[in-house]
Amino acid sequence: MKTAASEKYRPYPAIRLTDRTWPDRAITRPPAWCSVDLRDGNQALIDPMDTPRKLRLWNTLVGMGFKQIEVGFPAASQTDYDFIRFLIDGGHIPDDVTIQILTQSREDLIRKSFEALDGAKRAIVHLYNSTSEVQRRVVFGFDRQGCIDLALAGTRLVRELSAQRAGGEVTFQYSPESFTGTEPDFAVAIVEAVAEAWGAAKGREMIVNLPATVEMSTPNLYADTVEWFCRTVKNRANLIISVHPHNDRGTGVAAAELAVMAGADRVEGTLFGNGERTGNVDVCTLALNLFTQGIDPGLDLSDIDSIRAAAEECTGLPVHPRHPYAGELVYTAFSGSHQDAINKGFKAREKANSTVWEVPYLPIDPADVGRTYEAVIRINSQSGKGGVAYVLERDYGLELPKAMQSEFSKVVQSVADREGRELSPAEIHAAFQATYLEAGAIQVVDYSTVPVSSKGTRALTAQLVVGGAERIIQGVGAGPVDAFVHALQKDLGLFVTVRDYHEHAIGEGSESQAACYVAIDGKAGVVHGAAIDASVTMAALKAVVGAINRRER
Ligand SMILES: CC(=O)SCCNC(=O)CCNC(=O)[C@H](O)C(C)(C)COP(=O)(O)OP(=O)(O)OC[C@H]1O[C@@H](n2cnc3c(N)ncnc32)[C@H](O)[C@@H]1OP(=O)(O)O
Ligand SMILES: CC(C)C(=O)C(=O)O
Repeated sequence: MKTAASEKYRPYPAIRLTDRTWPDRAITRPPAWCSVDLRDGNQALIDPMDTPRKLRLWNTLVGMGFKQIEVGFPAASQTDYDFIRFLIDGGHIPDDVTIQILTQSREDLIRKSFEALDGAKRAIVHLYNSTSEVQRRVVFGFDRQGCIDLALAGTRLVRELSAQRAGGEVTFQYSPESFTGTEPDFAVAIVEAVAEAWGAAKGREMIVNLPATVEMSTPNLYADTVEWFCRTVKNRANLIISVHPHNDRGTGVAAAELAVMAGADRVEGTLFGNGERTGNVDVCTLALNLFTQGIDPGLDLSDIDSIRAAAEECTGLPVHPRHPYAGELVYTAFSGSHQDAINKGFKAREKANSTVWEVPYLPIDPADVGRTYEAVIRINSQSGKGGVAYVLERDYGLELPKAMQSEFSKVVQSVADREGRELSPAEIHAAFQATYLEAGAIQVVDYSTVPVSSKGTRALTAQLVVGGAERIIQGVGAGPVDAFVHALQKDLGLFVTVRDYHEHAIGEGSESQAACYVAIDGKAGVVHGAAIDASVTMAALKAVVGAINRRER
């Protein structure tokens, strides 16, 4: 670095809370969620949303089950104002959903905000002013009392206008904005003054939002401050403590989780973390983190791809392919050992017939968020035999025996290395066909068998093409394969020792086919052959011949 960090930056002034209790608490139920996509998310976009885009996002949020949605800053922009009027006048707000609007503590803005809310059955009026030491000094040029006075002036006006409203309940929310840059004792003082001015009481609870407007510390320090605040503020029971983490240090999700452990009742955030600078906290990740701990998050994310599509189209911002739960690649393993473990995990789960999710490397069942298993294993040069076997079985019904998996995965690996890219299932299947199923110097055309003893001994006659010439060979053995091996030795002088044999059906009913895999002794180790045919015996004979052809090659 060209700059000496110690000269330019100061460590975050941590609050001294040695008897903190939050580390021992577990989250057992979801917080109240408030989406701020249409306000904080919107104000961070290159092109803020117009009404059709806002409506699409609104419908997505309502469909997911959000009960509180901050719909805009109506005094700031006509688009926000018009959208709020559109929602109210058009009857688009379900009875169980409360809209929230944001305003600064300025008389004209507060009055305009109330105008925007005219006719709404219920609303949260969210008032904020910056309380941080630096903003008081640099932006507003006032002392602590000046800051409190500004907050109180706004609170009193909100109280007055709420009382004048003809019907339509108002919940008041106050944010000491830039809370993370505010001395904790001052945050308590200003919130207590505001709560008193609002008349917060049992049945008239107000929301106190403690925003990490800029994330300035490790999440544990944010949690310490939230716990300290909850323990210190007067009449805590009359306050709904909300948090609004941003993600400047990349730990917004952790900060929100620890803050809930520390006493927060409510979380404000956005889908996939859109928002100012590095974004707001991602509510989808928070909700699915809860889900994977066995807790119903109270939000429906069972079709995460549609939610992602709506968010991407409305914001114009792509969701990263590695984004938790929602990214295109997050349910995909390319590396061999991961694929092997996933493959075994799926098989064990099927065998145990268990509902409990225990598949290695997959913290959530992709199906729970509407994703398929198709992309779980994809093949490139980092992949191993388990992954290749998984793809062949899943897409082509081929259950390669273990020894053959090792051999074939080397074939796939060399193709992937040569191509320097991912291989599709079709390309893997084509490599399988080219390796094992292509016609060689010997081909089986037909065969017949007859029993020669009551103990199962059979005589076999096979019609072959050998080096372009038709040949008939005959042999006797314990079964068709044994008889064929004897015939090959007797009539063609080919010595074949079958070391391994597997067969299985592909498909069901009259359309089904048989797949056979054999391993025979080669010059250096075993050589594998495989074949697929409508008849099991024919598949077995072809697999033996396939192995011989490969050995002779
Ligand atoms: C952390 C957050 O996300 S907070 C939300 C931020 N969102 C937005 O700002 C988006 C919408 N805002 C806007 O469109 C505009 O800022 C408006 C319409 C609200 C105000 O516009 P304008 O008055 O033209 O300009 P501007 O924002 O520069 O005003 C700054 C003035 O507001 C004052 N101010 C800023 N915040 C507040 C507040 N919460 N309460 C009272 N006054 C405030 C500033 O001190 C400054 O005062 P000054 O003019 O005496 O220096
Ligand atoms: C208005 C407040 C809550 C805000 O958006 C922030 O602090 O980031």
